[in-house]
Amino acid sequence: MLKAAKKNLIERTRYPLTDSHGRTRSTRELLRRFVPYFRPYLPVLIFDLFCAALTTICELALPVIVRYVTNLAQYNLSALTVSVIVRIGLLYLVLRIIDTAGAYFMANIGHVMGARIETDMRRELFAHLQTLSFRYYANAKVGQLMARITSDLFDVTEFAHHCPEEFFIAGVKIAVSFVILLSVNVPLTLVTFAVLPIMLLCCYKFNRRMRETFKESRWQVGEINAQVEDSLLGIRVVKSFAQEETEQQKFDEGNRRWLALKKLNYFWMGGFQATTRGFDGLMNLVVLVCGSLFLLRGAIVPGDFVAYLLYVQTLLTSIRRIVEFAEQFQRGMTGIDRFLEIMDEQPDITDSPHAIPCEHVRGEIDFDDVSFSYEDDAGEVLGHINLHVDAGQNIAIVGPSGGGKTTLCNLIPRFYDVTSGSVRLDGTDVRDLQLHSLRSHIGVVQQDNYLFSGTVLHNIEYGRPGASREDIIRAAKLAGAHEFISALPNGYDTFIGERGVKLSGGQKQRISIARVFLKDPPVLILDEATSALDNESERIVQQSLDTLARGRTVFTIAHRLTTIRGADRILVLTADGIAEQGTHDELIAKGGIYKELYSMYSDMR
Ligand SMILES: Nc1ncnc2c1ncn2[C@@H]1O[C@H](COP(=O)(O)OP(=O)(O)OP(=O)(O)O)[C@@H](O)[C@H]1O
Repeated sequence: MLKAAKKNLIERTRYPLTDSHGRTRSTRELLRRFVPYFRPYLPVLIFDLFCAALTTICELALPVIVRYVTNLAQYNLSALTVSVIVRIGLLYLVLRIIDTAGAYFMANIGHVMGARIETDMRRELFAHLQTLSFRYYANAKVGQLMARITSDLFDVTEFAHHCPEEFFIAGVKIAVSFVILLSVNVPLTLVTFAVLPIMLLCCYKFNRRMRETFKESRWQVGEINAQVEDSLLGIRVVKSFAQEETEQQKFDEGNRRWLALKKLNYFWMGGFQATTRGFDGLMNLVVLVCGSLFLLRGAIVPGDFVAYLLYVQTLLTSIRRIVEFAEQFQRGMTGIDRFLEIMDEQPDITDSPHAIPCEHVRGEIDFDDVSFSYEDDAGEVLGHINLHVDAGQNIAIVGPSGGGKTTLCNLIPRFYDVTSGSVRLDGTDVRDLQLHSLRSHIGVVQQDNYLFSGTVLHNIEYGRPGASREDIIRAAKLAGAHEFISALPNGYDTFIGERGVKLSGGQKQRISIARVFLKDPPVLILDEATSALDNESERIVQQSLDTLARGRTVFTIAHRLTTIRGADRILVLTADGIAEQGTHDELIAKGGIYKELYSMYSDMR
């Protein structure tokens, strides 16, 4: 019946319950890996549990007092004087004050501890994301990553705070109630507790289902994030193609899928809660009927029976709290699982143990028998490339689209590592150089450079964080950007909008070039840096690039072949490797692929 109901509830899409390596993590593993995050806050945790213990003792005291008063009233009424009642009242008042203070500290410091753990995990996750390579990001969805770093970790906070407390309180209450119940009446206790194992088994089964559906709905939240991000970042394309409705439909579909998953989730949760409530009622029924029979036979006195009923309620309340906590527990487990999924991704581009910093870089580059493929099972993009570039040489790379020009250049700053062979900078394999040091000696200007949401100043400063305003202005002047920046409403302090949306293509490109001027690297990669610009902007940006290129080793990838005519050497890269190389005049004279490309380009203009 459950299966049929489940089928009716959702047209299901399977979501990856395993990580990218096909691994699943058991609850035990998740807890084992989460516990160390409590370590820095051990004193706080101990104090939190101490407060939990105090509140538990205060709660457990009531049935004892009721039992004492009832038995006194039945068997020794003369001893129940006003002063005894006042003392009992005062004792209970003190207990309640302690309970209130304990509850306050639990709610306050406990939550702060949870938030601190969330902060630590978020910092660790962000730091780890920074270490992951292009290869990882080529397959990842930013929206999914955002969901993990925000909402998933929020669930972990709640879990971090409530989990130890809830289990501690419930554990103590269940154990103490059990012992007290045994001390009151052994046969009745054994009958009552016979229901418990069946109840626990049901809880376990439901819990597994809940965890699966939680993970699926979390994944779907990530998908919605990714879709929103995609639609909003591409809002110009959406509007220019009048595709608002299509985007809305895509969003609605994702949203509906989330609802369906949530329904399934609550289906299991509802079943779980109803079942435990049913067992709860069953236990009460057993106590009521069996206890009344015991009373009838004189096997239990009324005071003990009342205390017994109260302790059974305490016990059931604890079980109910654990049940209610199950949802939070599963959400926390899902958050930890999704956190670990990323933390377990090993960065594939790292410093080797013997890596050295780059010193006095001249900019000589060698490709020694370099082959490269993006995936193990995919074909080679580059095969057996050999190339020597002297320091300060200006190399242009041309060739058919998809021939591997960008890929070749990406191997120099180790955005990817070679599959075989080696790339060397001043004679040292780039894999033997410290990654940070290597990349700080290489500047890259692409067709579409990312500008951060912030001021012009902040964006140029990215080239050398901490640079003085004077240095930033000097870099902007060299990039031919100073004039238009000065004309902006707030000059260098103008906010340029997300991804520089308030600037023209040429202006954005000149800010990116200023950034590289500030960085001042000896090796430069210009990857179709002017391709997206109109003729006038191209002319201005090209001037900036020519200034930037002076005295550096430069790799220029260009489709506009006029821009590379003056290069020291032109490489024609095809799927078969470097097909031709030489100066513009040599290659034209040769009458090969370059001449063909050049004629085609000249005809198009
Ligand atoms: N991240 C990636 N993962 C898998 N394959 C990729 C990746 N990036 C590029 N490729 C593939 O590698 C090949 C070479 O791409 P690359 O971008 O280096 O070519 P290109 O010569 O620079 O092309 P274009 O002139 O069009 O920019 C292409 O077939 C491309 O599909």
